[in-house]
Amino acid sequence: MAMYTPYEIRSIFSSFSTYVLVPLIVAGAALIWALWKPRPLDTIPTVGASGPLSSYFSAIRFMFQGWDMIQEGYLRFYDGGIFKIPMIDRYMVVVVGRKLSEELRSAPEDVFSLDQAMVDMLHLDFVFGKKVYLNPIQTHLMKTKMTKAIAAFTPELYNETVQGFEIHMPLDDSKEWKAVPCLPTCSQLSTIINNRIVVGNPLCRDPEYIKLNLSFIVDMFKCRMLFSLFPRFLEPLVGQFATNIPSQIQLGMRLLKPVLDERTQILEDADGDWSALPDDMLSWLMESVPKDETLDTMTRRLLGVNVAAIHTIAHTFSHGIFYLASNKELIAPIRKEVEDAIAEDGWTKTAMGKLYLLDSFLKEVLRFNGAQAWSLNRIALKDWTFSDGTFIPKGTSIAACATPVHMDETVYPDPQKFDAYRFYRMMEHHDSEVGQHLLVKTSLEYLPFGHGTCPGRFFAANQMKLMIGYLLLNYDIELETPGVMPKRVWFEAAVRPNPNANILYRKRQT
Ligand code: HEM
Repeated sequence: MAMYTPYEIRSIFSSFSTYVLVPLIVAGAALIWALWKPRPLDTIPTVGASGPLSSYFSAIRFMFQGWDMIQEGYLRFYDGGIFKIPMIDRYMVVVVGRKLSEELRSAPEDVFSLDQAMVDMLHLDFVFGKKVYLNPIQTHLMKTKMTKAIAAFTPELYNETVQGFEIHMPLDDSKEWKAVPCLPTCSQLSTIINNRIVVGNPLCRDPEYIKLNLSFIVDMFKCRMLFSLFPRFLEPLVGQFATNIPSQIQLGMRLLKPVLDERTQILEDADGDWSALPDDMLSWLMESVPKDETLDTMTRRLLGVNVAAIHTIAHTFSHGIFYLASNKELIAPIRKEVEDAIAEDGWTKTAMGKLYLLDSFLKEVLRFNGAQAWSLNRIALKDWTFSDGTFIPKGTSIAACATPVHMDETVYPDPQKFDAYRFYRMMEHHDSEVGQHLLVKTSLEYLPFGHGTCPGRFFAANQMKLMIGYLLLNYDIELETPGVMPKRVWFEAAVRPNPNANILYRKRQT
């Protein structure tokens, strides 16, 4: 072992202290300052801890007890107020009370932006790229062409519903129950039917295309979790090499190319007459996108439409099946309502518009199980001060309580009771105001679709009625364990039906 004289030791230490210790002390001080320095959100009370390290423990708690934490904040600020919840990559500021929620909702898009909130939360800059998210033509087309096309499309959507059920829940004459995994089956059905209006037949039935659309949102979610561990500037690198997004886009391009080529040829043969093309989202996009649009960006737009549409519908449908199987007394009256309506109008939008009990049932399903316990997710593009004096700095993520409002007894009497007739009774008693109580009607007391913001809710309502109507007219359903409704699953603020639960079915017996 080398021996040093006291002089040598001193000299090593002194050079160490000069060149290493001083920068270490400075770095340590900078770290402490960075972690403990006052931040603009400090004045907003926290549910959970807000310390530089303890907030991460609360963020982990939020992953598994998100609902409890949001409900805790709602009760603490019941008379109106604002709290924050730590998440792994940010604080979410949450608004409670009608007055403040209305201020959030009605603030202009250049103050609280929904689009930017989605870009920021879902990393759409990486997933969809600037060209797509800065010019979301597909969202505009949903608001305009898609909603208008529902009536013309409903018979086609019905055909696709029949096809989908035949593949995923095939019937025979046996009285024996057969089991299918409920949520995965609903997801398959939702993807097939929704894509009838997005890319048309045959791509909407292509198993590879269906699988891509179903796994894409899972990859987006993994991407979000992964990105939360890295600084923003590393996202393109991490995303390129550590996520499935690039390979999924490649797959989407491969599947879409033959369809696009075929349509381009049809258009050429028809001398540029757009009416020669099938009437669906793909054709509307071809007509509307800028000239320099590529197969890559087109693929991303279509995946984007599916991300918004198929899981929200599949989840609601799956929750709905569990409620029907748990409340069998609802089946006969809903069946009768559907039978009466289609006897008059066939499987049309007009008939779906007459299904008031089914509408009320679906509305109640979403009162309990809106996709998230909060709604009106926004990001502040400017500093803003609420009327109660709470200052929100630019860049803050913010939302309003939703499920706690849906479960508030001053808003909905007996809120814990699943009452399929809740909204139906309101329609009956206020005949002239039926429209006010329909599923698609949003308000600060009913926020599963935001407040007027979801452009797909009209399509979703129509499609879910087709799916449940067809199911009830042709099938009997049963819970796997009679009387035991499968437990739904919370993650952060999001709720979804139990992904592992089966549903039993057989050909309708009565
Ligand atoms: C049960 C079904 C559905 C539910 C529960 C649902 C829920 C929501 C919610 C909560 C928002 C955010 C609103 C806000 O924060 O203000 C939203 C936005 C959106 N939804 Fe839906 N949605 C459903 C179906 C659909 C469908 C079928 C489509 C498309 C066909 C769609 C397209 C969109 C789009 C594009 C946005 C963003 C709007 C924008 O950027 O302006 N949704 N939806």
